Amino acid sequence: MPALLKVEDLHIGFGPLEPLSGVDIAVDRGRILGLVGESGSGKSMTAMSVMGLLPLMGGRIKSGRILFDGTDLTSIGEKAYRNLRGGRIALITQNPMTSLDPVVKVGRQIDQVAEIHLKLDRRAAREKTIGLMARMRIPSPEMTYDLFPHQLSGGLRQRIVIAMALAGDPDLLIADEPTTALDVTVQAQIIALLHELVKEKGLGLVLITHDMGVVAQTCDEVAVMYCGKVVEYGQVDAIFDAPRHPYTRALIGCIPQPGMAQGSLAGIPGMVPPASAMPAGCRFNPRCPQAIDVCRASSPPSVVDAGRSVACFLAEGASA
Ligand SMILES: Nc1ncnc2c1ncn2[C@@H]1O[C@H](COP(=O)(O)OP(=O)(O)OP(=O)(O)O)[C@@H](O)[C@H]1O
Repeated sequence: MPALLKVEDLHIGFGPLEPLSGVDIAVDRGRILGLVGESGSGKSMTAMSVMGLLPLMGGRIKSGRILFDGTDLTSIGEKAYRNLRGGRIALITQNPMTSLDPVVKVGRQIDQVAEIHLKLDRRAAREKTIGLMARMRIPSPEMTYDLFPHQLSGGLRQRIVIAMALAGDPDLLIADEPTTALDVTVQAQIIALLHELVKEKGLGLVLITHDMGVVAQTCDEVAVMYCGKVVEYGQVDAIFDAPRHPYTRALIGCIPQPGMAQGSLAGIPGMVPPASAMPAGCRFNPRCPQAIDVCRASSPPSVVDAGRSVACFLAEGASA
């Protein structure tokens, strides 16, 4: 069976800019891939690419492949994409209000996904919706079905959005910072629920997050992104036990603490540069405490070894 999702050497363009320059990730059924990195590292662009939404934003795929269950999505066209989106591939975004229609009852919004993608009639769709709402541990599903989004708390709205994502019986879920807007207790509940759903239904999940703590607790594999590239990839346990890239080490070293500014890396000064000002050589070199001459001169290749990969001249096993 082919991998559920395999992105190979993906390069995308926005005019002359290249916000993704060589992204390789894979996720399988029943597995959770964490996509992690600071703001601007290319996590959302990777999600938009897989969802086929780049053209809407003014971007395009320059090269590489996005294999979904063996089919290369970079060449399927918008019509085929419309069937996949919300059906076999579903996206959960950070702010539930962008996914919900404020003037339609939440239950109907879930129904509509099942009606469109599974061709269920209204009655069967309602039954599925109530079941999904109960599965999402939404209290009194029959009553909540008739409410409008503004009548629900943020946490309940996000559960409705996840139920909507599940209503088309997806194989792959992409969750882009699904809990950032919620308070910490609710965040933990939603992440635990996503984890349960993946393991129970055998879905693949790409979980985009800033938070290495969430990755450690929830994910099976992790792809660490910096400046539009995956700098380290592999199984979570192996990477947390022995991170090979200095950027991964920095991220693990600053698992967010209460009160810390979002997006800042304790101990590593500076910010992710914009796509218009990429440094020469390794893109992390201006912030890397260990950079040597070769890091400023050339871009490190990704070295694959026993199921993990790292792009750093200084990593064990890598050569200049
Ligand atoms: N609409 C756009 N047009 C052109 N470039 C963009 C656009 N949106 C983002 N970018 C650029 O693409 C790069 C990657 O951004 P992206 O939003 O994917 O990062 P991210 O890791 O998801 O960050 P965040 O955690 O803030 O969502 C950045 O250099 C950003 O400036």
